[in-house]
Amino acid sequence: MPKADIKGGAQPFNIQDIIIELLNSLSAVRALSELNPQAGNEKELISKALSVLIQNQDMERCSFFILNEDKDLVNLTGLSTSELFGAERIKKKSLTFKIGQGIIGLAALTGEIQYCKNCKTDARFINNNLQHSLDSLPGSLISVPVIAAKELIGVINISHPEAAYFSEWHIRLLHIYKNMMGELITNYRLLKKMEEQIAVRTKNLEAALDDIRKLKEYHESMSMRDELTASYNRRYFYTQIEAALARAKRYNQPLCLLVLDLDNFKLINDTYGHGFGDIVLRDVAGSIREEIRESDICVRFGGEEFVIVFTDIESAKGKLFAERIRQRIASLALKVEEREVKITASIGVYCLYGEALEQPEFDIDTFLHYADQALYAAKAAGRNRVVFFSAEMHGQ
Ligand SMILES: Nc1nc2c(ncn2[C@@H]2O[C@H](COP(=O)(O)OP(=O)(O)OP(=O)(O)O)[C@@H](O)[C@H]2O)c(=O)[nH]1
Repeated sequence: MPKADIKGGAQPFNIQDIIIELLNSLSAVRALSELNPQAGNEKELISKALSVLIQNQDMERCSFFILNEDKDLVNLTGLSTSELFGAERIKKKSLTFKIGQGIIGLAALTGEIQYCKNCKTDARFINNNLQHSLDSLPGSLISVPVIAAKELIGVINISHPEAAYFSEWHIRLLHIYKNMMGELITNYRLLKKMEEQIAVRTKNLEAALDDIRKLKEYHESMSMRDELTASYNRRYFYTQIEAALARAKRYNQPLCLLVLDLDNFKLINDTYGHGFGDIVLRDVAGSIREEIRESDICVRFGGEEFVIVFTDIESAKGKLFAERIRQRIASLALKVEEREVKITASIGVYCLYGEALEQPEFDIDTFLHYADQALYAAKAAGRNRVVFFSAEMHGQ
């Protein structure tokens, strides 16, 4: 494309050329303003900005030298017109310049656009590829410092095989372009920084929410537990038993409820002290928990009384399991000052199964009442035993 020197230089004034140059420049500026700083990484963004420049201006090659942490200018990316139109990318040795070194370094040092009209003769130009012949050097080259908020970001390098190719027009466009590119890269970096900060804050927030959730669960579980024995408490029993009873009725699954009361516990307290009584309660609770399944319910109902619910169990096994718990408590090796102390428990059991499951009026109170009656029978029969509720106990 013929060039027009708007300063009225060597080339003849041609209004048509000026209009075309103007339109090309506006297109480049518009395309750059439309780039999305959120898309891709920084290198991709800069490559796109360079391709916008090459597409809209008759520049042969563009590259970008980014200022790294060591304050060196490192070749980040580059593009030529032929590559833009599909030619295979020519792999070039990645160059690095110090600030002040060569025409690129000079642009970085001064913050001013440097125009090298003839790279073969210009003393500012450094041929880093000394193994190449002079013929492989560009004719003319412009180095454009990209600065945003007074910070140098890097240098755009624009070259053409012809010497003295670029006009004042190009340089004016590059002044606008470098400012816009500075803004674009700064915005990209700010966005990334914000994204990183948001990610860190989101992670911290999630961790805090997780802690709160765990704390809430802990407090909820503590409010459902008895402090001394760590067994569930009455409150928990009532949150679970309704659902267990409804499930048993719905799926016709037997449900067994045990009321366990330690025998002569007052005597234990009176003889060995309340502290020892507490140890006994803790050991008993731990032993019961070891004897039952996760899905079963065991609560400390009051003083030395525990309620255990076996869900989904054959009714015949209710007595077996209750007997196992009784034996486990009777076998506890409790000691006070080397003296062995024996503890026993009486257990009343009521198993709801078969036709009884279909009685709509059967509720939790009835359930507890029947098991309690069986417990009284166990106590009355001499303690340390398991008694099943039977019809004769009705009304006692
Ligand atoms: N150490 C201790 N004792 C408790 C606790 N809660 C209730 N007790 C005691 O448990 C005893 C229960 O006594 P009673 O209701 O007379 O029953 P018992 O002595 O076990 O007699 P039977 O049930 O008839 O075999 C009382 O002395 C209460 O003070 C507790 O948390 N720790």
